[in-house]
Amino acid sequence: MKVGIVGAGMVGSAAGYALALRGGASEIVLVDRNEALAVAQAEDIAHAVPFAHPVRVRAGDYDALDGAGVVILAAGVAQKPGEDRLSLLSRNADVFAQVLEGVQRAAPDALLLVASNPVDVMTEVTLRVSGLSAERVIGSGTILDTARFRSLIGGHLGVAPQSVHAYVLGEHGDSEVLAWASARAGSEPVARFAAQVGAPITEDVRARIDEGVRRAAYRIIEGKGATWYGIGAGLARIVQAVRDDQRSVLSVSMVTPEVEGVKNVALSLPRVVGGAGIVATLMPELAGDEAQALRRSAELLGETADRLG
Ligand SMILES: NC(=O)C1=CN([C@@H]2O[C@H](COP(=O)(O)OP(=O)(O)OC[C@H]3O[C@@H](n4cnc5c(N)ncnc54)[C@H](O)[C@@H]3O)[C@@H](O)[C@H]2O)C=CC1
Ligand SMILES: CC(=O)C(=O)O
Repeated sequence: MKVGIVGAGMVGSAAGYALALRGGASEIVLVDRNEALAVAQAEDIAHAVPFAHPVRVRAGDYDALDGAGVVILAAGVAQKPGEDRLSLLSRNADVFAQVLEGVQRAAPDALLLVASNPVDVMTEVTLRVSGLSAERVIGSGTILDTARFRSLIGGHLGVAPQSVHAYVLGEHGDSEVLAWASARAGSEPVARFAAQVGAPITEDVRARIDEGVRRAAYRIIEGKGATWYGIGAGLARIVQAVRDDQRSVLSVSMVTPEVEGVKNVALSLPRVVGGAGIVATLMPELAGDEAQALRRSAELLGETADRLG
């Protein structure tokens, strides 16, 4: 499958690199308003291909997206140290107005995978502007936060994050909800697993993991200016689920008819992702405080999208 990436900065190029290493595409086309950057990123990624999977990597203009099955949207501005994701909205909505025109002219049948922040509201913007059906406009949402959650739980329990089944729900941002009540390690509720391995999940442990997930982006941006490896791998994972019609359960964002009483808001829940895009949505078991936090997250996203008009 041909995959387009619009925005060849840190996130777009990391997604291209991860796709090349995973063998997630037959062709990757990088598009950026900074053409020299797109050309340089494509050449650099192409030099990894002999160590990975056969894939043609090149830079191009929007016309080069013709025939793409998925287009990743990673163009726009990123957070500066201390800045939150929602503050990027109006600037990135303006960028998407230009970008989507070019993408849809060249690749009207492509499934759109939104990465730019604030990713949930940008997913809603993309749905509105593109006129595609909701299941074909996927936001990377909390795929990265879920990976951070699994990594920290796995580290505490001494098991691989791949053996942890736990999700972050709601906004990819400050109001996100770590769904502890439904978290499993192997087939066991995490608290029971933790007791068996002598590593109880105390209030302090929960608070440390919560902070570790919720503040990860702020810490990394403080340290190196941006985040890219985690989201690059997450975007490649979503593309592979689509390309191979895997029907994998991933926490991704889409405009959702109703969540905790809030209507038509884009946020993350565990969703089944396959060739047609998002083919089903799951509502995990939630504790009372988790359900309330999910409602607040949904309300915040709805109010933010409404303010954009
Ligand atoms: N969803 C997630 O989990 C994550 C999302 N992000 C977001 O991804 C976005 C990109 O971040 P970075 O790659 O670090 O930024 P970056 O600044 O490195 O790259 C952005 C690229 O977009 C290009 N661009 C800007 N306007 C354009 C236009 N009108 N047409 C075509 N290209 C245009 C720029 O030339 C630049 O190369 C940001 O909004 C950031 O917040 C970042 C990390 C994780
Ligand atoms: C920047 C961002 O959204 C993240 O790393 O979570």
